[in-house]
Amino acid sequence: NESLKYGSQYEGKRQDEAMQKFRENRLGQFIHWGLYAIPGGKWDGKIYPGAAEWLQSWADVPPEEWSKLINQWNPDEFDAQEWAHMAKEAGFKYMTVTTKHHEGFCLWPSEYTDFDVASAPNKTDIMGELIDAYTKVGIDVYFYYSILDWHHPDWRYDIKSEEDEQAFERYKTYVDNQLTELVERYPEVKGFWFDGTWDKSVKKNGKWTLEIQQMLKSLKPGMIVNSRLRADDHGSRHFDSNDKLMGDYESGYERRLPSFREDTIVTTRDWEAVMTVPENQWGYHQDWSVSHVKSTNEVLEWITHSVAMGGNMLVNIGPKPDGTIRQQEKTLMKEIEQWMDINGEAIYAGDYLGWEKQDWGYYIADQKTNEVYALVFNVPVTQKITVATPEGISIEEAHPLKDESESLKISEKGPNEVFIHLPQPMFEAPYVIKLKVSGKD
Ligand SMILES: C[C@@H]1N[C@@H](C#Cc2ccccc2)[C@H](O)[C@@H]1O
Repeated sequence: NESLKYGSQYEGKRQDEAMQKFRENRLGQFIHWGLYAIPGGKWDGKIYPGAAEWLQSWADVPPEEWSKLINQWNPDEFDAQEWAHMAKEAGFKYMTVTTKHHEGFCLWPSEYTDFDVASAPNKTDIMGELIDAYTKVGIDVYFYYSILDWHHPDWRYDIKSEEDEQAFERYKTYVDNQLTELVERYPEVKGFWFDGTWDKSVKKNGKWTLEIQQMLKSLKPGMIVNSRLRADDHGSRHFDSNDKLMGDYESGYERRLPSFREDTIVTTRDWEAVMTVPENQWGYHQDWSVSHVKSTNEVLEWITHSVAMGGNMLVNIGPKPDGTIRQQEKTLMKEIEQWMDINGEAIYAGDYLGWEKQDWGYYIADQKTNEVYALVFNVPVTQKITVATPEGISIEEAHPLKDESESLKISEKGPNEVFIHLPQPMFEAPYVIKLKVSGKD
């Protein structure tokens, strides 16, 4: 290992209360909202199938033209309490919302730019309304902030001249000022989800990324910062040049999940996956027929897979320009609510169990109660699932969370292997079984 100045600052999982709460939350809501919701994936009469929040890039719109969208920012139907209520009912324990996406538009009145809500027809402080409404219903709030900024004149993709150097120094000051402003204006914020850090300009400024991390923690002890912010002395991202995780949790899983076969290393650290409901739409896109849209059961499997590997999951919504939530997302949240009302105890504070992965689904162990759950997604035609336990551990009872007074039949299959017989008729939603285990520490 070489000595690094701007690499990982500590090893292992943070054990303080703030991080433990992050770890127990497990299920969160991601919100992508900004000027990009106004065109909703369509520019000059053409629908672009790519991510709607990247339309400025796909349609190659000059910044000065894109910026005119500010004159149409008027979310007159926006109701933060309604969003917070829906999120609470759905069972989300935390929420991460875009303060500023790559377009550079700020959803709070910033002292450091006119490209913000204060300069739009509707001057509502979106960040203030949301953090108040979500905090009031007991949902922790995190801020997404894009370092990449297509609007700011001092942003640079790379530093190749003295002029670039000077401009990026001004940009770094702008970002430092905005981040300080966000924490001072909204002190209940629990952490930051940084994005847009893949360009050479950031990779050449590993020291700055560490300074941001340190500044946020000095402004608010316990602040949580994702690995995506970070670059080290040599421009290595997420993991430093000694392969040590930077930031407080790994945030590399965007629209993909670690594999149970190859990636169990993730179970040794805190991590979070983030996921779109369509194939690749974070911001509002007016035409979801451009790609596959995940069913509620697919979303529930993404959530379960993450928790079963000791991670968190953010499920994204992209509100409409008027401030309402599209029907597909409202239906999804309602169906997540219906499932979480019965099965949430297997998800909250859930963690990796480490038993042999089975094709029928996932095991989750509760970090606090040590309860063990089997979550069945792939219905076996044999109408029973195999549970193979480590030496010295056996399954005493199996009760469906749908009705814990019911006991499922258990029969011997072989040494340290039993069958658990599933009910008839089979089920349409993921079926969760609470296992009574003996011999477990
Ligand atoms: C959380 C997600 N990260 C952003 C991105 C991206 C991206 C950038 C380059 C190549 C592939 C994906 C998306 O716009 C969304 O905010």
